[in-house]
Amino acid sequence: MASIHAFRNAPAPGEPSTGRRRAGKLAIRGLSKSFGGSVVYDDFNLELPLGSFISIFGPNGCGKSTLINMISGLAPMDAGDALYDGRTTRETKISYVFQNYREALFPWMRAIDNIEYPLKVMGTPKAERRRRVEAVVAEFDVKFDLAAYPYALSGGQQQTISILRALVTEPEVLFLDEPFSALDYEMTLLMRQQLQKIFMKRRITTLLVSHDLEEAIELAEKLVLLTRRPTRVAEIVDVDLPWPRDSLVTTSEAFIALKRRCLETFWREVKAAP
Ligand SMILES: Nc1ncnc2c1ncn2[C@@H]1O[C@H](COP(=O)(O)OP(=O)(O)OP(=O)(O)O)[C@@H](O)[C@H]1O
Repeated sequence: MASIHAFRNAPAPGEPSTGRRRAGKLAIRGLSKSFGGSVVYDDFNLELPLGSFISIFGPNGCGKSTLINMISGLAPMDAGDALYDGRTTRETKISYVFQNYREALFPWMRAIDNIEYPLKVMGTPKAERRRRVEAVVAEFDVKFDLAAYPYALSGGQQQTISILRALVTEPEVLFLDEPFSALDYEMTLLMRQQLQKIFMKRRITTLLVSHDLEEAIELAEKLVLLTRRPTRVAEIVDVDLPWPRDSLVTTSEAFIALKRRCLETFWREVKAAP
C-alpha cells in the first residue's frame, strides 16, 4: 500500500491541533464489501463516539484491516459510507500507521526528514514545519538520534518515527493497524504507554486494530468485537478503567473480568457456524 496515502486530508498549515475531546459520531452505514465472490461485509452498520480510543478485535480474517482501510479512505467500499460528525473521509484530517514500518518509511531520508515529509507535501512553511516536528518529538519523549537513517534504527524506533510522522499533521482521526505486532514485548509495552500519553494529551479519535486482546483492552475506551464473515458487530464493550493504564492494569480484577467477557464473545463467534 502506498504510504503517501497516510498523509491525505492533512490539516492546513497553522491550523490548531484538536486538544479537546471531539463531539459527534463516526457513523458507518450500509457498508458492503466482497472480494471475488467472498462477502466480507454486507450492510454493516456501526456508530462510535469521536474523540475516543477505539480498539477493533475479532476472528482471523474477519475484515479488521479491510474495515479501517475503507473508513480511512485507503480502499473503496462496494456500498455504504463513513461519516465523521457528518463529514466524509475526504473532508476529515486522517493519518494512518501501518503494521510494516520497514516498508512505510522512506529509507533514503533521515528519521527527522521522514517525520517532516507530510508537512512538506502539504506546503507548510519551513519554520512551521520545524515547530511541529519539534513539538511532536518532545511530546513522544524521543531519546534516539533523529539524524539516523531508518536502517540504523531498531524496530521500535522505526515504528516511533512512523507514529510521529502520522501525528505531525495533527490529524483528527488516527488509524493504527497492528502497529506493535512486529516489536519485542518490552518495546510493545513502552509504545502502549507512549500512545496513551499522546491520546490523553490530544484526544485524537484513534482506531486501533490489534491481534492482542490484552493490548486491545488496555488501550481502549471502547472495544469493538467483530463476528466471523459476513462480519457484524458482536459486541461493543465499554472499558471503564482509569487512565493512564500501565501494563499492570492487565492483572487487575476489573481487567480480568473484561477479558473474560470479551473471550466468551470471541469464542462464541469463532465457533459459530459460518
Ligand atoms: N485485496 C484483497 N483481495 C482479495 N481478498 C482480500 C483483499 N484484502 C483482504 N482480502 C480478504 O478479505 C478478508 C478480510 O481480510 P482482512 O485482512 O481485512 O482481515 P483481518 O481481520 O484484518 O485479518 P487478520 O486477522 O488476518 O489480520 C480475508 O479473507 C482476506 O483474505
